Amino acid sequence: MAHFLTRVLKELCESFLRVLLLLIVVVFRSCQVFCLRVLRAERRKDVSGETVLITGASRGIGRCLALEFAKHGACTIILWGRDEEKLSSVKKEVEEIGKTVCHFYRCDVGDREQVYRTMQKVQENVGKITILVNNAGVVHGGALLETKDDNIEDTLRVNTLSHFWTTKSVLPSMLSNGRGHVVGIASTLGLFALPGVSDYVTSKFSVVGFYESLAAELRAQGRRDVGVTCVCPGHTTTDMFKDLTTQSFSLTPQQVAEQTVDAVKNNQRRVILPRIMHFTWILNSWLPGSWMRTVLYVTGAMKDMENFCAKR
Ligand SMILES: NC(=O)C1=CN([C@@H]2O[C@H](COP(=O)(O)OP(=O)(O)OC[C@H]3O[C@@H](n4cnc5c(N)ncnc54)[C@H](OP(=O)(O)O)[C@@H]3O)[C@@H](O)[C@H]2O)C=CC1
Ligand SMILES: CC1=C(/C=C/C(C)=C/C=C/C(C)=C/C=O)C(C)(C)CCC1
Repeated sequence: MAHFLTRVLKELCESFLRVLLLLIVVVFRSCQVFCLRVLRAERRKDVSGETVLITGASRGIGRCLALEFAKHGACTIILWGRDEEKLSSVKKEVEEIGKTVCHFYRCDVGDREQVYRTMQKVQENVGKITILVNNAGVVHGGALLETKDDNIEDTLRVNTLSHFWTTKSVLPSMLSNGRGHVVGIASTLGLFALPGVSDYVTSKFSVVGFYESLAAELRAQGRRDVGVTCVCPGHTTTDMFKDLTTQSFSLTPQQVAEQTVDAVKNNQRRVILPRIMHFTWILNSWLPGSWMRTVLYVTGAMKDMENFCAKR
């Protein structure tokens, strides 16, 4: 009994100290972000002369990203996807906005050779890419033991490996021109897990790791001329998670697109949306696992994902 009480007391003290430290970090970080915003206001990147390639641009967040870059005056936009009819209609929408020239290419980003071939074609026909947005993604869903091996491989190929192939194709020209930006659309499920989508969660944790590594490599080489942004949105109202019952704190694809373009202009390293999700990340990485589990049960998030998987 005494042993148990000592353990509980120790855990409580530890949690209290962590929360205290956390508050200090939050205050310090807020001041830092405020100062950086003020300083960066002068140095916001102008995207008007840029050639932007967006994967998964036939619908959802990718489509909104294309329209948002066009609104900000991007000079050329290249759309990638597999559904040519939808890509062609997004191309029309983009060109209606103004002066942006838009092209689309059919490419399955889960196929490495196709990515390399299509990227070569794009660079020969259109020119060098200055902003790459890795957005394409899939979700299959299901408990680990019920998930088909093929689906697991597909998720990792489309959601994670594709970022390697596209980035390896455009980085050399970005480095030699001394100008470029690589953006990855990850997810809050790259910061904490919900049950029933282990392949998706794994792919998104890996994507977050990929952008951390890319930024670290570029920093180590002293290359501040090539920016890196990793965006972690929470549930967004597109086709992908339409069976998820939760609508609390859901984002629209338009909001994700606006925040992403803003982050590119500010050269922001990581974006977590909506802002409340910063707390889930802090909870998950700083406090004992039971805290996060409690939040998930209390908010009903755990049940939402179970319902989503049951419908698939
Ligand atoms: N919806 C959400 O709640 C959230 C989504 N995200 C992430 O945002 C990104 C966009 O998702 P969202 O817009 O919601 O999803 P949608 O399902 O609406 O769109 C997915 C896009 O990816 C493309 N795509 C899928 N597989 C491939 C493939 N093999 N090759 C090429 N393109 C492919 C699709 O194009 P086509 O069918 O033409 O091939 C489509 O344009 C994804 O990475 C997703 O993981 C992140 C957080 C939350
Ligand atoms: C954890 C958590 C929540 C739910 C989060 C959910 C349900 C996220 C879903 C993300 C998805 C589907 C990402 C796709 O890539 C709430 C209720 C906002 C409250 C705060 C804690």
